[in-house]
Amino acid sequence: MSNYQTGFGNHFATEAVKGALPVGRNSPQRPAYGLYAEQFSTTAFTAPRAENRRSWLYRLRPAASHPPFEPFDMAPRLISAPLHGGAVNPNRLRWSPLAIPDAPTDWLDGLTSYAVNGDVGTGAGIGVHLYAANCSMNRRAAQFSDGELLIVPQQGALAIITELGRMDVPPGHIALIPRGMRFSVTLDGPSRGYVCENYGAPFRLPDLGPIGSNGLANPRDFETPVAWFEDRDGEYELIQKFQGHLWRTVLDHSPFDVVAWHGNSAPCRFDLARFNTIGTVSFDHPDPSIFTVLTSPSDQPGTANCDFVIFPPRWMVAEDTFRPPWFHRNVMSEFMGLIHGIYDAKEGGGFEPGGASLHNQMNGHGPDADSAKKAMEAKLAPVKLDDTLAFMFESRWVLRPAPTAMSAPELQGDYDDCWSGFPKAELP
Ligand SMILES: O=C(O)Cc1cc(O)ccc1O
Ligand SMILES: [Fe+2]
Repeated sequence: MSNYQTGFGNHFATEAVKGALPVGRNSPQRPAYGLYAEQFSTTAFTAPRAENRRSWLYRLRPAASHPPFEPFDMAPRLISAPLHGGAVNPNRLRWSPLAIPDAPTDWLDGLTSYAVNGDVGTGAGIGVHLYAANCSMNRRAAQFSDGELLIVPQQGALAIITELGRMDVPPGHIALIPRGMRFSVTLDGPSRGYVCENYGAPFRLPDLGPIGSNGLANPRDFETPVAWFEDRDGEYELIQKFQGHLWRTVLDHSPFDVVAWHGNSAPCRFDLARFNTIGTVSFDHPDPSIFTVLTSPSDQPGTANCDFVIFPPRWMVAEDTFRPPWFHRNVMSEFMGLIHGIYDAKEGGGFEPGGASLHNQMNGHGPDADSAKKAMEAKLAPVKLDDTLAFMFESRWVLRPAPTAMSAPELQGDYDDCWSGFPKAELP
């Protein structure tokens, strides 16, 4: 059981040992107990105050204390943008869920890239990875220097140890790990889920505009761990993802040795059941932007590097309306996953919990033929959509499918068929 402080992006202060956190200053000449003060910055020092993120860590040894990193070959399953070579496939793509592996596979080993966009070198775009794993990371930590991680478990509760504390993240919750923070993932059984590696600006809560001062994901429902540390010597493997490649070093102590910290660059978790879902009470299906949990803006206002959008259980009450997602072609590219249940645009099957789909820029998609028929014939009473939780990583740049995803046995060769057999409109 872990303990949390609440609020999104708050300036937290926490100490696991009384007196470890300096008061009124960041870097005293001699911090208490001989701890080392270290600043952890995930925005530029000079970023505007409202966007500025940094924390101060007080630890047993500085993070700098490690031997050189050596190249570590886990490729080609985990890749980064830019992807060189080959044409980008404009087709609608869908994958069946990954099987849980038979061989011992931890969370890091179990990652497989599905699609990437942008460029790790310029800090724009995202990498979308799925994981399927069956054992805990054992004296092994990861550090993703290329981006912040948004982790979406689908099966199996994750216990994530980070430098700033521990979080329990069961399916239905999400976790955010700041760029470059060291962490390790413990499983409680076979586990599967999705990861958005955000190369761009850190995720933040979207503006609410005319919705007002409450609604969607409310800040106080984000939970950040209190300080937790282990004083453990002995070998500890550290794998770093840096500019698209993996690197390995071995520490002679646990990296989770931060005794106290304060600041606003910190991991957090959020229970998606706490999302205050807003929808129409009159007619028409609103744009799914009303379901945005978190957004990573790009330099073009209103045009996200990545929006994280969910489709949670909700009442459908619209009158004289085609209620499921409409047919559409979108300038933004859409990667979707399903945490549980049935998605109302894919009642014909094929989009399963743990599966994934990719609908790239300007390519037509929407309800499959079965969903469309059902929706057009339905008698429109208020209906509760229960047992459903889909999500979307939506990005302004085309998502290039990873070569491994294009050759994976999970790729469904017949996806286009779900949009075939529509009866033609008959003009008078
Ligand atoms: O394609 C999808 O299923 C996601 C989606 C849902 C919706 O309600 C409206 C637009 C949209 O892209
Ligand atoms: Fe869509």
